[in-house]
Amino acid sequence: MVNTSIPTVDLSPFFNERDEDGRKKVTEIITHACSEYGFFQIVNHGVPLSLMNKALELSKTFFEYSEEEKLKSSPNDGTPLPAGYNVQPKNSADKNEYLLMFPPGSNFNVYPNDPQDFRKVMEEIFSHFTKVAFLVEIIVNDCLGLPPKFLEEYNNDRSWDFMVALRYFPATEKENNGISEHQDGNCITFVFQDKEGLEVLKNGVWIPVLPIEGSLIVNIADVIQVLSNNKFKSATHRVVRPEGTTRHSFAFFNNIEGNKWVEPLPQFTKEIGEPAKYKGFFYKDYQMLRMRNKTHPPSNPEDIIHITHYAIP
Ligand SMILES: O=C(O)CCC(=O)C(=O)O
Ligand SMILES: [Fe+2]
Repeated sequence: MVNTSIPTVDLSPFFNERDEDGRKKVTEIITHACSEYGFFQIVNHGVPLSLMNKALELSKTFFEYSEEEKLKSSPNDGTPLPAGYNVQPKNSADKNEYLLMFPPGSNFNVYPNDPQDFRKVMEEIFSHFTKVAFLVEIIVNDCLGLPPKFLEEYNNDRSWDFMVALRYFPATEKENNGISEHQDGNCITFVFQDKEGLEVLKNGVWIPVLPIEGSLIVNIADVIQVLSNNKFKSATHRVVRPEGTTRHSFAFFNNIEGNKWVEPLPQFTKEIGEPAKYKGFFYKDYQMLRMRNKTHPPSNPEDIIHITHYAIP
């Protein structure tokens, strides 16, 4: 039988020191999920439900403002990613608008003044996501059998993390693409959505990820796939817009710093007699190429840069 949902794991054993068995079980489920899907959902992760709901509510209020009002929060020039309010370029196949934020305190951030508390709530949820990402990274480190603290020490600079509040326009009769199929370029992504739309590709079948109240969807991304030499998957996913209604979501991207060198680790290559499946690269070069996909969407989909750009045939 085809499994039609992605695994859901309860992280509470990680908040209860005595529950070692529970932690072991979680680690097993996540190892399986990361090798099979690259996706899973987590519950009891420590982000308060009330804060998630508040963030969604404020983002809905903001996106309902006039174009003129929203454009007041347009990004400044010269930022590594466009922090602030953006609409996808007209010729993009992706049909959404979004507000992008770097970590609280970053000089790049551009917040709207209204609605009230917008900045405070976004900074609060950002800080929560940073903590959950730290925990998930420890678990993934363990799942990969890496030396304790390996990923923590490698990914030790939080300045390239970012979060996006998204609004998707209702699907039309002719087309319903919200975000075309892609893999995320960073390390680990979290998503939560107010209604369905996110789909994950597994064995050629698109599996819808249905919203579970309070859960976070976790997505293994390209950096982990490269480090693990494809042991863990950076899953292909997309967003299909529902009809007759807007869809809102948040995506948080735990990301390494741009000067980090990314290549398959010896534990997954030399030490086990496997050839490396990727050449090494500086993360900032990859992020720049991916950014160009967004700002200047190529008319030929084959020209979109993916991690396969660095693959060794
Ligand atoms: O909106 C979503 O559910 C997912 C967004 C996403 O995949 C992305 O921003 O990379
Ligand atoms: Fe994504």
